[in-house]
Amino acid sequence: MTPTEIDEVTLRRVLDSRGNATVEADVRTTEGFGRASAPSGASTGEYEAVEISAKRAVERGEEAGEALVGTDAANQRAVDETLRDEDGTDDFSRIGANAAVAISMATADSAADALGVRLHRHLGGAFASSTPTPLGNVVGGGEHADDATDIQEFLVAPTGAETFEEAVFTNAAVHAGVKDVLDDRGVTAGKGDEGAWAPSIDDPEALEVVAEAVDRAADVETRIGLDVAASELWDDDAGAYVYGDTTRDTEEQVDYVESLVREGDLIYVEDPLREDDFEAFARLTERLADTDTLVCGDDLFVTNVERIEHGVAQGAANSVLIKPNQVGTVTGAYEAVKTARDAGYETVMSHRSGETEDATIASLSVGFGTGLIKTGTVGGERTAKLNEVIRIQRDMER
Ligand SMILES: C=C(OP(=O)(O)O)C(=O)O
Ligand SMILES: [Mg+2]
Repeated sequence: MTPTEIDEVTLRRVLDSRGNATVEADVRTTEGFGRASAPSGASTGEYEAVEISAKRAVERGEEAGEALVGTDAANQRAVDETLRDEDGTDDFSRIGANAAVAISMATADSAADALGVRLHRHLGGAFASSTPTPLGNVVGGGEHADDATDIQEFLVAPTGAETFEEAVFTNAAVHAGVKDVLDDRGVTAGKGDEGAWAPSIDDPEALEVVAEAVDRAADVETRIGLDVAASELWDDDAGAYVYGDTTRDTEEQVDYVESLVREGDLIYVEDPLREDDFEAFARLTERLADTDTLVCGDDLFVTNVERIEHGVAQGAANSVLIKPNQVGTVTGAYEAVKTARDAGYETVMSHRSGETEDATIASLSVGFGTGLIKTGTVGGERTAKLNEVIRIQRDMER
């Protein structure tokens, strides 16, 4: 009997940060215990693996978990293949990507526990040694807040920080700085789903506010980024991106995003175009080839190897967002990172707008060596991940 042999897989419904039900999995091995829960998106990509109701995911996930009893939790590929076989579809629509990702991540956690190593070491090995740059959203709207900006996320990345810890505290200071700038302008704001301020202002003013907050509050070089989440702005009938009263056709959208990047010296722009438009993605990427801007695909790639390969072949984007629940397994997330990296694309590990206190993506980011992690700035379900990377960083320094 090995210490990592799986004895039992149990699932339950728990709350996520929006107050919705999500799935938590426990995996018990001969000598280990692991737990993980599934996040949930609001601006989900059309080609993501499918989330089903938490109640059904618990039932079907537990049935699938029975097939894992007796297998080796340290053999992540075999575990994830069994989950795929038990599901029997190509998008996890039977057992649910929510059940699959919770079981897959809890299995990795249980193996690490049984082996007596930290999760990032179990996944990344002895040479996993770098921590990511945190991309934190400080203003947001779109699908994450009503009556706020059209662009979904205004992010900051402390590119001049020497440590992850310094970067995280810089992002938090800028988040507080945004509130000060809004107060000075007499603008009130609540918070959106991910803890970013959600003022009722337009996108150009939001960029101005964030730039002013960076000037005031950041002690190290801090650059601005955006998640346009453009599929949510696209209107099929209009054949254009709709921003309130303004519409932009695809060429105008490429011009607009290019101007935002150049005027704001942006370090990052995610989903600047809709999820099917690889060609326009490639045009924008080419137009920005003289900058250091990361053009990132989220809904475009959905953490899917075939879609990443298709994008790489066309020169669409130069970085890939990695959301484990978009693909449903730890192995799938790893393969997406590997495919991106082999093509010279940067990788960004990411939370979802609906989250729990689960911090697994912190360990996946360090273990897989993603250059960035996008997981918010404040709020317990966001700081759970940030604080875990701080702990990992401090352990590495010992
Ligand atoms: C985190 C995001 O939002 P959601 O989880 O709603 O897809 C995103 O679009 O990058
Ligand atoms: Mg996105």
